[in-house]
Amino acid sequence: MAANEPMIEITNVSKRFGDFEAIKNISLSVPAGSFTTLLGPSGCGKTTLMKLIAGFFEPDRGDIFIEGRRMNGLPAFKRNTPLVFQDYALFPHMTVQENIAYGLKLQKLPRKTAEDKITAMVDMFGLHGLRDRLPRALSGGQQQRVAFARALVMGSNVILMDEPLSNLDAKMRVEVRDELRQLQQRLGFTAVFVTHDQDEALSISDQVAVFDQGRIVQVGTPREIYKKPASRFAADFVGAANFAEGVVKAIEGDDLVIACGNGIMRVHRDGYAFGPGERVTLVIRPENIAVHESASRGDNAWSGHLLRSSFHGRSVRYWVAADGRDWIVDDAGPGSIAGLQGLVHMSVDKRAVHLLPAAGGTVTIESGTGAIA
Ligand SMILES: Nc1ncnc2c1ncn2[C@@H]1O[C@H](COP(=O)(O)OP(=O)(O)OP(=O)(O)O)[C@@H](O)[C@H]1O
Repeated sequence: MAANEPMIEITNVSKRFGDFEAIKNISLSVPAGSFTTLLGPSGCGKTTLMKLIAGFFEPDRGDIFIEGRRMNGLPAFKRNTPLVFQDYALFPHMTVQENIAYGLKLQKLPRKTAEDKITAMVDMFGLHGLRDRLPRALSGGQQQRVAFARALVMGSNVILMDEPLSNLDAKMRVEVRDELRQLQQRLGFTAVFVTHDQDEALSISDQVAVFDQGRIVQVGTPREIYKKPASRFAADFVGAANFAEGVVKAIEGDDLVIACGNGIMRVHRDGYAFGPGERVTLVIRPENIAVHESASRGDNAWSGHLLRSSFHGRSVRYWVAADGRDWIVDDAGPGSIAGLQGLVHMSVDKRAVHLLPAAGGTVTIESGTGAIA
């Protein structure tokens, strides 16, 4: 396989269950050695796409290529694409050692080679002392490690993972996800990962595909997805966002001058193709709005009434009523405005405002022009 060839290429794939179209003409390229995440709400088709890649389902239309080979019609056990599930799916009557060894039996390796591979997995996942235990005598985190070991021992170039961390508690979930990412980068396998947790998707991935109702609505790096969401759905699903309607009044140098509420917003053009007279939706992440006790002058500044606040340890979230809407503001400052109340003032940098067409469509940003810091 050529170095820049994708490990997995999905082209125009559709899948129906009776009258219901679960996957609607999806195309996705998964680069070799990447960590690609399918992100979307429950029921949007993430698991179905994973099962199509793994060979548990056949597409009604379209093709799936792995390492350049067309997979259509090839049964799951011939694809070498192990799938790690949320519920681990360990064999309950087999020990840790037997669970890890299971897939190797099919490879009919010399005994010593197989044992060395199992020991390498036991070392890698810290499963010493647990080799002879049955799954029911393991914690959730330990069972998940065995499930990863069982998938990785096969030496596959591709590992598929369907919400593998969902049954772990919050702290363990973050620990295992960081370990998993390090492992993937060290071993260099291609990972396809499913989650509905945006924080998990952003932190672990090279590439995120955002799903909505059987369609992929955006594919990009975590930064692109977060900073330049292609639609209101993507903006909303990938994190908290403020939306405001505006009309482009003029283009001045590198800025779009936008009438918004009672004020003017200057937004860096950044490759947006909007022109005067067009209606736009401004998308502003809560952490990009600064709050002040005294009013700032000029554009990109507005004032409102503080409704309430909540303390989150690393930041304080404020809800502020201004221009007929409630704004969400996350302030991670050193706490100098902990006693903020009454009239408050907000401002935003012109590069921290993202624009979408007001009609609810999607935006295409010319590549190479958007400064995504
Ligand atoms: N075998 C099946 N028969 C009929 N409908 C199915 C089948 N598998 C999935 N579906 C339907 O297809 C849609 C997509 O399901 P899928 O499991 O792929 O979603 P998902 O995004 O993985 O959701 P979740 O995050 O809840 O697991 C759902 O509406 C589901 O009910």
